[in-house]
Amino acid sequence: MGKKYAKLVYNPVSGEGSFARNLDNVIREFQTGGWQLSLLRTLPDVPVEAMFTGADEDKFDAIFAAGGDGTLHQTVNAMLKHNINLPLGILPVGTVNDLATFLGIPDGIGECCRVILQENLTDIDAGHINDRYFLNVASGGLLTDVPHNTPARLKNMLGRLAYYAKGLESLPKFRPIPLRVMAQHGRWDDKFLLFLVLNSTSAGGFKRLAPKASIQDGLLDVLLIKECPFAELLPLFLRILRGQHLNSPHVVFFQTKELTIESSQTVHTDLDGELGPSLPLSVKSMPKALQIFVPKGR
Ligand SMILES: Nc1ncnc2c1ncn2[C@@H]1O[C@H](COP(=O)(O)OP(=O)(O)OP(=O)(O)O)[C@@H](O)[C@H]1O
Repeated sequence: MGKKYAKLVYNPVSGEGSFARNLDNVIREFQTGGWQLSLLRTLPDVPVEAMFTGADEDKFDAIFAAGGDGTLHQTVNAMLKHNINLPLGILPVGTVNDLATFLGIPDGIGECCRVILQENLTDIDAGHINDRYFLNVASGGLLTDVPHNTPARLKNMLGRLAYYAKGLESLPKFRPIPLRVMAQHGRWDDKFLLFLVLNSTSAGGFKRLAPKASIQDGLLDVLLIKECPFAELLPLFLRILRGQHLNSPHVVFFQTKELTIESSQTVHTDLDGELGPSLPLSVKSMPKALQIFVPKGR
């Protein structure tokens, strides 16, 4: 078997730091399977795209990313910005691994290495937003700043419970935001609690947020949650958990290839768990922008 080379981008602190402790086992697993790894350890203040050159990565046969959705997001931004057209292997070792879960990639370290070693690839869409990219979700408004405001120490202690605790804390202070949303088949000008632009079905650990989404259809699934009385938030939340919210009077849902979102207020966004650009936004689907190693049968 000929040897293959992969650049492995890994976040030493994501999840509970378990990947870093297992690094030698991972290197051995890939070595045995014919892959030689070159390691790139992520840093808190330097995005992965600043550590890629484009020319260096072209020498590899694949890029692997080990971390949570944030590490994956940064790696994909690095690849798309530098025009690196290589397959991407995902080692989902974060607190929340929405995209990997959606793609059926297991979160056990040995198991996800073995998925990559099977070399079964599928094409997936990505999203383009202003001058950035996202894989899974772009969002703004209520609760969407929770990932950036949850201290890493709390996440490592409580896992995803830390996000719920931080989210509850922010609820009483939140005010609806005025948004103007323009898409292929409509225009909305109203006050909303939040907006979500999804590529897959799940975000923030909610598996059925966009139950009709496909990551291979060239479409973005958009949810706009309207201003509603506080007392109606819990029933809405329960409908979202069951994936029965698309026909709720509080929800606008549509699919589109592209859209713009503006506001008269300053609104920050979250892209795959990382801080994104502020409004205004110009968002487009990028059909089949990436090749991902997935379990056979996907
Ligand atoms: N060497 C490092 N030391 C401390 N923090 C780091 C380091 N490398 C990256 N980070 C931070 O980790 C964040 C990304 O974490 P990532 O999303 O991959 O894992 P997670 O937070 O455990 O998982 P999830 O996003 O799924 O909840 C980045 O925003 C980055 O600032």
